[in-house]
Amino acid sequence: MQTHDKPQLKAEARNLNFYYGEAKALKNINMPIYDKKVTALIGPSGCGKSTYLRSFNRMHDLYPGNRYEGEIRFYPDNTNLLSPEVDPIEVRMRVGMVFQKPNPFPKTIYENVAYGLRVRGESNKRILDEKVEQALRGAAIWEEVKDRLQDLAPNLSGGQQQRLCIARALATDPELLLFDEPTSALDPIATGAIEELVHELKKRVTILIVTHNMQQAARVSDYTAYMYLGEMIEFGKTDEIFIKPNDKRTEDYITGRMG
Ligand SMILES: Nc1ncnc2c1ncn2[C@@H]1O[C@H](COP(=O)(O)OP(=O)(O)OP(=O)(O)O)[C@@H](O)[C@H]1O
Repeated sequence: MQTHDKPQLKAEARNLNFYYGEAKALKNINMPIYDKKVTALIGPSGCGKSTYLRSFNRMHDLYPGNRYEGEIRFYPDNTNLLSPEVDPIEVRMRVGMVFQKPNPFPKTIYENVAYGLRVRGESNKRILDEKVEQALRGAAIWEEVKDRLQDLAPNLSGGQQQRLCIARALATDPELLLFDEPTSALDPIATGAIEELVHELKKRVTILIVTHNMQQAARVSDYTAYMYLGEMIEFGKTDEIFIKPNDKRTEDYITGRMG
């Protein structure tokens, strides 16, 4: 029996609604996230891409007045990430986030990467050293920083800082990585390095990435979801969405007639 082509579910939004106070920003979203695949979220400004992305690591819990309805199921344990019984800190260990602008802490390179491990209670220096190296290697920045781990992270270049932030997210062995326009502040060379890294990372982690760049979505993703006004309009394999979208709104957006 051939099963290797059939993608496994890593997560799944079920009837997901989200409110900023009275304002409804996500409207009944249902969508699969496949394991060890890259899924791109595209759509015009303000359609809810970041709001959706941030639901996966419970970022919205940090602000009062925000409210979720529905579920985000996480597999294989079938946990509802949005359940009040689920600790958001634990969720953020399993679901890492990389932001638009590199945001290293004003600490050393080493301490940036060790941060999540320390939060988790790890204090054994040998284990920390090993995990920090592993994460920096995983983010393709080890060779550049191995001799300056005690330097301050904000002194790195923008592209290096972004790879350091990826290393920081990788250190706790997340199962899902969220990228919110990770290359929009970077030059084409640093952008290429991050795209290559995304390609490498999907061998071991599932990736959800917001991008405004259609070429980037086409280059890096296996699946693409098109959002509009808080709704999930279309989801499918990236080549199918780009070559033959089912919905006229998706077509208008990717051909540049809208947005
Ligand atoms: N903190 C907030 N409080 C209230 N409304 C918000 C907040 N953040 C976003 N919104 C609103 O929610 C909607 C979705 O915004 P969101 O940032 O998710 O869109 P987006 O698709 O990521 O946009 P962009 O591509 O411009 O980043 C918008 O109408 C926005 O104004």
